[in-house]
Amino acid sequence: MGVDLGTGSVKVSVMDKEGQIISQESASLSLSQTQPGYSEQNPEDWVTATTVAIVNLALKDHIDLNQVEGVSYSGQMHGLVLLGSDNQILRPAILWDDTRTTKQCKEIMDVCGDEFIKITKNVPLEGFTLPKILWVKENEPLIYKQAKTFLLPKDYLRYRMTGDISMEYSDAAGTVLLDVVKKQWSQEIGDKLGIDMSICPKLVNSVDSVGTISSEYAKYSGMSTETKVFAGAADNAAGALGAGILDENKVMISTGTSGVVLKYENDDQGYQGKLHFFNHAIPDKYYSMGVTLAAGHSLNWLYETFGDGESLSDFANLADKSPVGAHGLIFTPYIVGERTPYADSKIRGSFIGVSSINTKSDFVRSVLEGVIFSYADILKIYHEHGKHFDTVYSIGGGTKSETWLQIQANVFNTKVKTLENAQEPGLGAAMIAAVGVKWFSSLEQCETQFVKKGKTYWPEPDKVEQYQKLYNIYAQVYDQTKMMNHELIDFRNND
Ligand SMILES: Nc1ncnc2c1ncn2[C@@H]1O[C@H](COP(=O)(O)OP(=O)(O)O)[C@@H](O)[C@H]1O
Ligand SMILES: O=C(CO)[C@@H](O)[C@H](O)COP(=O)(O)O
Repeated sequence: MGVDLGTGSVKVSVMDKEGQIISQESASLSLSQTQPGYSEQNPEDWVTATTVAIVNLALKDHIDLNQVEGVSYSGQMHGLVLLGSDNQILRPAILWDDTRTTKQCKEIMDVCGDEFIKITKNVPLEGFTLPKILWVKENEPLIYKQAKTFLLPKDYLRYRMTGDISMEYSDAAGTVLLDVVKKQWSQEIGDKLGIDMSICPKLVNSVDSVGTISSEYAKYSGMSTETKVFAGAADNAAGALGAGILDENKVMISTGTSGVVLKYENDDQGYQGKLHFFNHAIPDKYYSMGVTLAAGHSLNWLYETFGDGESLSDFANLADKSPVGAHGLIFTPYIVGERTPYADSKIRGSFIGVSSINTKSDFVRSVLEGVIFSYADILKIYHEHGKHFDTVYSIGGGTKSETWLQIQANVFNTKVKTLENAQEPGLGAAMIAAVGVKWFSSLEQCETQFVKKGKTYWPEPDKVEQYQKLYNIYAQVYDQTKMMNHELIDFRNND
């Protein structure tokens, strides 16, 4: 069983030894965004939603939960879950897309300097966990004082299913409190920032066994106490496993709530903070990535704001009624701030070129195109570092739109492949469980059995040329709108 704890939903997949999906169920999650820049979820909602999906596997799909040999996890990264002395939740989880910590990020660099990048292989960004810990320390000192430990989202969920408190490396790296190469918590950073390092949980590998389903959770969910539980991975590391990104020539693009451009890395060189650089689920391997904060979230926002009762699929398909360039409309997807390549929590999105000829279809198309242009910005960083690849593997909920996939091929001028299973992070999680229960001797061996390639989208030369022109215009929008957006902050905060 693979449990993928996303931001918008939890998806649970059950696989057999041949890598066939026997059944999948999901349950939705909602976000609490009470102020601009804030994004929180109640950790217990993750447990409830996961349990609803698992119970539906049994009741609706007639899965015999006693036959589940092993379970593992994929989880939205970076979210801070603070637990008190009885492992009770002290406050709502502060999520990866919460950008309230700009001040703390600056403090970290002021205090730690370049040594921070050497140790963590990253620069501190608002979404990462360490700045969130410092925010709580500064703004909610009474809560910070009560904190006995902190966890990341899927580690909290796993704790509630097993009783085990631990964190695995691919997610721990995203706290930016980990010495990525030494694979240990950085006492040096903790000391410099005045963090009591006893709040850091024990570290484990993705495929390590952390116990079995607890009797309490077995009673609650119908699962068996015989089912073995394995640590799991960050959703992007798990997605990379599920998409077969196990060598340096492949790039993965995930369009979920966020958008991620990810590359497998053999060595620990990193990108000096220009891209994120984390431990992979495969021991002693790494992956780099850049993040568009609002990818699927941009489409969802447009749909929720301007949709007219049609389904999300029908709404996305309106893009087909608009030509390349959406009748001169360009969208930048910075609607909750941005991470890569512009680490800027104050920037916001734009529609450039709005005209009285524009229709709803143009707006939908420009949102789809703008998200892909933001991925092209990240791919540019790889090209600047001399990294080459000939195929992009596309995953996540956004792959439900064929138009969105074809736009990727045309903007990147590279072939784009999908995979047969549309839920790669969940597949990656199931692969970890399959290796954990010893169906396979390694994740690489499991990949040959579990990962099944889907359709290929080829670049269309006439459209490639048009998109290059449009991208050159898109690439100017950030610099030209930055000051205006920063000046609009006070109005944004008005009720
Ligand atoms: N038919 C569709 N066409 C295009 N995008 C879609 C469609 N259905 C869902 N999506 C996008 O997929 C995203 C969810 O993808 P998913 O990988 O499940 O994300 P998460 O892991 O963040 O919950 C949504 O934000 C939505 O915009
Ligand atoms: O912050 C990041 C990665 O650094 C996000 O990619 C989260 O991991 C959440 O992802 P989705 O819910 O979009 O899958």
